[in-house]
Amino acid sequence: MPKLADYRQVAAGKVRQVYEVDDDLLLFVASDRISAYDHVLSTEIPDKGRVLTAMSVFWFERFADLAPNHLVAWDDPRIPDEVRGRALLVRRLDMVQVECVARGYLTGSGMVEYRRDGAVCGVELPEGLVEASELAEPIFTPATKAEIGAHDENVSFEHVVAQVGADLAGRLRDATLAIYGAAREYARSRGVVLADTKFEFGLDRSGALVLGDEVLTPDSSRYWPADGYAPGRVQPSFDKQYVRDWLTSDASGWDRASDTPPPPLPDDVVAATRARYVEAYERITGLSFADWPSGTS
Ligand SMILES: CCOC(=O)Cn1cc(-c2ncnc(N)c2C#N)cn1
Repeated sequence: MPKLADYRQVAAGKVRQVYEVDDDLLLFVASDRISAYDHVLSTEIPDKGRVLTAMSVFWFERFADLAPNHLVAWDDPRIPDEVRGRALLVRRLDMVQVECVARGYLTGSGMVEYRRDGAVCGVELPEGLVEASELAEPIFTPATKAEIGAHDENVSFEHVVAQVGADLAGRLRDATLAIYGAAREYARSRGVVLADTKFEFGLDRSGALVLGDEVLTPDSSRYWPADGYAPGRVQPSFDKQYVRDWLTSDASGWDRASDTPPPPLPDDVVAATRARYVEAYERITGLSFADWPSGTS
């Protein structure tokens, strides 16, 4: 059994890393780290990496007919024991440098742009929309990937055409909206509003568009509880609300406006947050998280 140190790291995000296994295979690793208010917290959430990995596998398999994906294996002797259950063996792709975002609801940077322009990424929207309004149709709102710590920059579809050509831009948009549309409908039937999501695609040697990265997790998407959903206010995050509420409460002693790092999380907030990730997984998939692989270390 190989060790993680045997593999060269080729990419790192705030809470994820990508390692090289061989010419054709990469290891996509999700950590137990959690970020909030643009800070990666010093306290980890036990099993967060395994839950989000299990969620990606569920969605990859569910939508394999809608879009080919880069998943090769999640339980394989080439996956080191120390990351077993929170690492995916994936095939190497030529990644398209476009953050493919689909939005079914208006919030976050989309809401900021709408207030300024009445549009998001150049897509005109009707007047009178409010925070968390459901859009009549989901919209494709691409972004260019920012450096770690900075926000992605929303761009127009025309910008993507100029960057990758009209054919590929069209395929990115169509695939993004098709997968998001199917996922949000399914999630809604399980009591979760999938407000938006971000996909990354790559091209394989034959030029086929292949879904990469993690998919439809609470880190790549906004998960809201369906019960209690109401436009007109910021919706609670299904998974991160306990963390956000504690960090902004007097109890934490943290001042969000300062640039000081957030303090460690109390055990009860960690436990409640872990439970929310497990609940999201079990609600969406109908599977028991206890059955998902784990390392022995
Ligand atoms: C640490 C997180 O980094 C990223 O997700 C961005 N990234 C994607 C790749 C990649 N490169 C080739 N083939 C792939 N299948 C993938 C994937 N996924 C590298 N970095």
